[in-house]
Amino acid sequence: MTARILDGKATASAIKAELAVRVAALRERGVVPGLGTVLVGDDPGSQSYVKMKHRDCAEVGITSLRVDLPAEASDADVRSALAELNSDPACTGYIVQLPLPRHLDENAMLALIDPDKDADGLHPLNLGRLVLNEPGPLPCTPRGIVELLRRYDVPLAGAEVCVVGRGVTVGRPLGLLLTRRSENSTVTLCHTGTRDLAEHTRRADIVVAAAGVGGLVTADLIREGAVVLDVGVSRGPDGKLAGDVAPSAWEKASAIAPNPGGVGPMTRAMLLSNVVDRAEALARR
Ligand SMILES: Nc1nc2c(c(=O)[nH]1)N[C@@H](CN(C=O)c1ccc(C(=O)N[C@@H](CCC(=O)O)C(=O)O)cc1)CN2
Repeated sequence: MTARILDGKATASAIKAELAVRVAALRERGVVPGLGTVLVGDDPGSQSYVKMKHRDCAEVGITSLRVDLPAEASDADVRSALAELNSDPACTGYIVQLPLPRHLDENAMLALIDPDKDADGLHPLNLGRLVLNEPGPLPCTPRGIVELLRRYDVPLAGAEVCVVGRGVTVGRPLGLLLTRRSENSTVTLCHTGTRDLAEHTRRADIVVAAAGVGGLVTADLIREGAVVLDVGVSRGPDGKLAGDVAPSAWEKASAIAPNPGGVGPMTRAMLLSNVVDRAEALARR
């Protein structure tokens, strides 16, 4: 079977064009959306993601503010950067790029973001809103996955979805998002402690591989005709980046979101969407 490609890069480009129109309308009304990023340390992946996020902002007309701190930045240094962005009117939304260096408490830092400026939907109040099914910014990767599937008309209602990975940015919130009445999927959330992974993935219409374990999802884990999204990234012993889906799985899938070129660009497009949604809410006040 030749898998259809769920092209996240092209889809993100289309979304950015839609957002550019909305940003222009906001600017005409005197509201300038501004995205802030806080990057601590010199992890090459994080540096590259942050750079791409600012490039995206420029493409759609969102102002960007960049705060880069050294790897040895103290808890107080990060707190003070967050306090500045919380009070800066030019910043309508911001993110703390994850992961943070190990000496910093990620959850404590996310809780310091003004929930109204939480462009990643990772503040505990906004994650609580997701649990309670109340409106609020949604975590970017889960929102991007649902948007990509919708734009390719992949049916979600009644679908069996197996999510592999229980992280806070992808797996956990994705399960919540897909089980809302508006999506109506049935979700199985698997992780490194799952006894028989294949037993779960083989039942699924859609498999989301987000464990960060290179090549974890092989052909024997996939039901013929399933839709497969490769989300996880890890670095192999050879230093090369690898996705979670082994090349063999492509032969079984009816559609696949590749990595790179699938969910990653959608994550960035949904970050911009969260910023624009918030700026529009500000303009309505
Ligand atoms: N604060 C956050 N930190 C992290 C998040 C997040 O949503 N918020 N998610 C990931 C990383 N991530 C966003 O920051 C991210 C991952 C991948 C991409 C992307 O565009 N990938 C491209 C390849 C890019 C390349 O050439 O290297 C692709 O898949 O095609 C963007 C953002 C962890 N941290």
